Amino acid sequence: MIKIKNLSKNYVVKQGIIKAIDGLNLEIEAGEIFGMIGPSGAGKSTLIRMLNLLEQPSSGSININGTDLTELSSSNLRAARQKIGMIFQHFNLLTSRTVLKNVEFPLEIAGVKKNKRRKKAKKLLALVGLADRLDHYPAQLSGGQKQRVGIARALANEPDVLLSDEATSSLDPESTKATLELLAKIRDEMNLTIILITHEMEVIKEVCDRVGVLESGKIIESGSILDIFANPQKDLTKKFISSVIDFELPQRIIKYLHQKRPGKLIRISFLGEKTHAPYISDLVKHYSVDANILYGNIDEIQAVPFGTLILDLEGKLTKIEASIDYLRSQDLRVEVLEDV
Ligand SMILES: Nc1ncnc2c1ncn2[C@@H]1O[C@H](COP(=O)(O)OP(=O)(O)OP(=O)(O)O)[C@@H](O)[C@H]1O
Repeated sequence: MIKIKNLSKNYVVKQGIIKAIDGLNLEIEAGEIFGMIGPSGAGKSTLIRMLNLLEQPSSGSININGTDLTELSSSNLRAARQKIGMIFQHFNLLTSRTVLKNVEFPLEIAGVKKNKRRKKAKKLLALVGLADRLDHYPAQLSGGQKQRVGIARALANEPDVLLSDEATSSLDPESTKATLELLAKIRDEMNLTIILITHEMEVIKEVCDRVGVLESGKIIESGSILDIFANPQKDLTKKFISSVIDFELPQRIIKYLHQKRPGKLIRISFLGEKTHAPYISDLVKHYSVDANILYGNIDEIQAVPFGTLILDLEGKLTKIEASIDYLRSQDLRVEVLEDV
């Protein structure tokens, strides 16, 4: 388990002090894939560099499996760092070494004997699907393959934690998907805890269990992927979500809202099995309310259906209100859009 308490990082510059990370608290369970998303300058890189103490915090603590990294002597910190793997946006492979020798590198540093490290590196390269590329050089590989070498190298010392710093940001969508699938597979097989930093919500949606939204060095919102997608609170979170699913109201509907008309316009968000239930026919049958579907979409978040429906409800106001209460009683999220 990772426990981050009151973590801050200040950079002193000519113009004053930049609070890159500002009193951040976070707990991440073992075996979890935690995504941290934020705009440029939010503090993502600073945070991830502090998690293995490549960057010294100004204050606060980082506790991994019971050990506070900020209190370790430099030799103990070196040992602790071996249990924290890291992968990077630009892969950071050694260009003059073969794929096999790149993966052997951290084992060499850890003093592992040649036969043993060779065997281990081959096993890891088989795990990431590169058993046939051992003698290739990084320049002979695609971006996705380079990142797989990076992942194999990061796993060499059998880490408990894997830090991913924008690891898919330089990859095309197909390689991104394959890399994320690989991360999920190694998490399952090795019970790794993965902290994944990104500015792309698609990445979070694809693979993370939970997400934290970072803005100006603070986590402004966090929760399970399904909760955050179904019920985002902050504007920044909504903005990230709308980059992957239709979250904002279409212009056509905003115009419609400005026209005077009877009835109420509502937005229903569905999650999981609820997408299959016959709620609309219930409104018509039991509440004598007409439901005109103006807009709808169904997406999937990690194989769970997630949908939005915008309905124009017409009928007696008391009946409309009762029908909204009914929908809410079914654990659906219902927003009345009248004042949008
Ligand atoms: N070494 C440094 N010296 C001074 N200021 C820094 C330093 N590193 C980062 N900063 C500042 O700290 C803030 C957070 O930067 P950081 O690189 O962590 O953000 P980020 O979320 O990773 O951004 P990006 O997505 O653009 O990489 C920014 O205002 C940045 O200018």
